[in-house]
Amino acid sequence: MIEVKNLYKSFGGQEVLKGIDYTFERGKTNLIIGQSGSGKSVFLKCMLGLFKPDKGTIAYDGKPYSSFSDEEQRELRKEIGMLFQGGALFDSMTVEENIMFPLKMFTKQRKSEMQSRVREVLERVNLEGTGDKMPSEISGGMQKRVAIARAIVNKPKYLFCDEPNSGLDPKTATVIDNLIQELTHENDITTVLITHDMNSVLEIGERIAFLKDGVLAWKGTKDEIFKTTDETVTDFVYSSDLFQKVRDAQQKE
Ligand SMILES: Nc1ncnc2c1ncn2[C@@H]1O[C@H](COP(=O)(O)OP(=O)(O)OP(=O)(O)O)[C@@H](O)[C@H]1O
Repeated sequence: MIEVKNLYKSFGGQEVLKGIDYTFERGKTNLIIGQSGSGKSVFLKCMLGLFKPDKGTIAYDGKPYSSFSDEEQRELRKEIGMLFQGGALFDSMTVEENIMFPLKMFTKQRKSEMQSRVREVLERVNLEGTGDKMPSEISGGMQKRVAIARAIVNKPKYLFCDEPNSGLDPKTATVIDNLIQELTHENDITTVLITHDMNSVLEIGERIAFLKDGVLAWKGTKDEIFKTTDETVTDFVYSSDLFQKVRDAQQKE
């Protein structure tokens, strides 16, 4: 669980986050949605410790980040898995080396132990036998699954995903969404996922935070988002054809 209280962040006089209060729940896929420039990435970077908030607290399973010692900050970094936009695999490394990277960085495991863990996660993302391949030799969807395997190889408590579906066809995007959700449930991870993809909201929006101009304008679940009459939310979500179609179909039922 990640609890955010009264979070503020500005850049040179431009207030980007304006007093956000929100709790990201453990064992759930927590989505952040909102227009371009609403502050989603800045919010994520504050939780990753890449930006220091101007005001407010972020607590990881009950412990505020501001009270962490240097050692505790290092420990927290080990507990975070990150799935970057575009996958961001190292092109010059094999699939196995890519996935092993966090293990080498954060653990003192023997090579055989690391290889066995890599095989385990490769199997979990249905990519057994691809360890020796280079990223350029596999499809975009497979690269995403390698990136997911790398993000979970260290058994993270917290998983941050920045638009994990960008650049994927709808079917592959759904496979990736479902995989992230399954891993979240199986391992009781607090997953925070930024998305522009309304299909993802429908598929895995167990908890949704809607940001507007740096303010938390609405929160709820994928079922609630169809029922809300809050115009700030409806203006945003019904600009998506997919949402309109689903709502029209529901109204006909
Ligand atoms: N390092 C930075 N320095 C100055 N301003 C920044 C910095 N990072 C973000 N901003 C500003 O903060 C605002 C919010 O940006 P942010 O990237 O969080 O939006 P976003 O909701 O993630 O948008 P998108 O959906 O397009 O990725 C923007 O006006 C942006 O210019």
